[in-house]
Amino acid sequence: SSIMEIENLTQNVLNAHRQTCQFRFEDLQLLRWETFTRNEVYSYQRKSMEEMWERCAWRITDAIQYIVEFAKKMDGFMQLSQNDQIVLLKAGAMEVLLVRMCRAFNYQNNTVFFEGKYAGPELFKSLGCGELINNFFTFSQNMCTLGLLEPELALFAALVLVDSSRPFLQEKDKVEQLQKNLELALKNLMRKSHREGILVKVRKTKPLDSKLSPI
Ligand SMILES: COc1ccc2c(c1)CCN(C(=O)Cc1cc(=O)[nH]o1)[C@H]2C(=O)Nc1ccc(C(C)(C)C)c(F)c1
Repeated sequence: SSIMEIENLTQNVLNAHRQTCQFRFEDLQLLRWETFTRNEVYSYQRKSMEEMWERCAWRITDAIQYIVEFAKKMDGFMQLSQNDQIVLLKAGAMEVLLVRMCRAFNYQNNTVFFEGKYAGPELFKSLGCGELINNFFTFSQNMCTLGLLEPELALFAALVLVDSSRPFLQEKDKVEQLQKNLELALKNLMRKSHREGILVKVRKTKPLDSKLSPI
């Protein structure tokens, strides 16, 4: 593909991300030191497992809808067969959400934005899945150490979704072509910002192996 095509694809993915990222990065940053008080944490910890799961599942379901909208706005995604669009979203939407959530994560005090303030892992105790929660916080920490800028995160999220190695794809070669163009777009972006050095780290951190994503 020509450099023009790659530049256009880059702009398209950045716009798709901006229009569907649910929270502006600046707004999340303004709140990053607004943590829940001890009493607020206790009241969350006293909630029943059902109520806590209900609230988290609803939030996650809502957030995944924004990721579906992100995919639909991405050039090339809607040109894939409907089967393959569904295969990629089913396999990748939760991984894209986890990648995106690092924007709402404060690695300095290990808290994540939840219902208006920033919460540590202890707030989610009543869910009864400490291992999963700890893995979520560890993954968010690791994502933050990559130090990806908003545009790089947008292209990285697009690459998490457009993964030609997903099982059950019908038109693998079409997905591969889009994936290669997105890879060129990310490399091109990093080269222009003289940050191609971190691509080595980015390549190694495959977002999550399947046992972690709850869906
Ligand atoms: C894409 O990145 C994010 C980041 C955070 C949130 C969302 C999306 C979805 C809305 N949301 C809310 O809290 C909704 C709200 C905002 C507000 O002012 N009042 O309510 C957050 C969210 O859901 N955070 C959360 C953090 C941990 C978990 C785990 C249980 C996985 C740890 C989780 F399920 C959700």
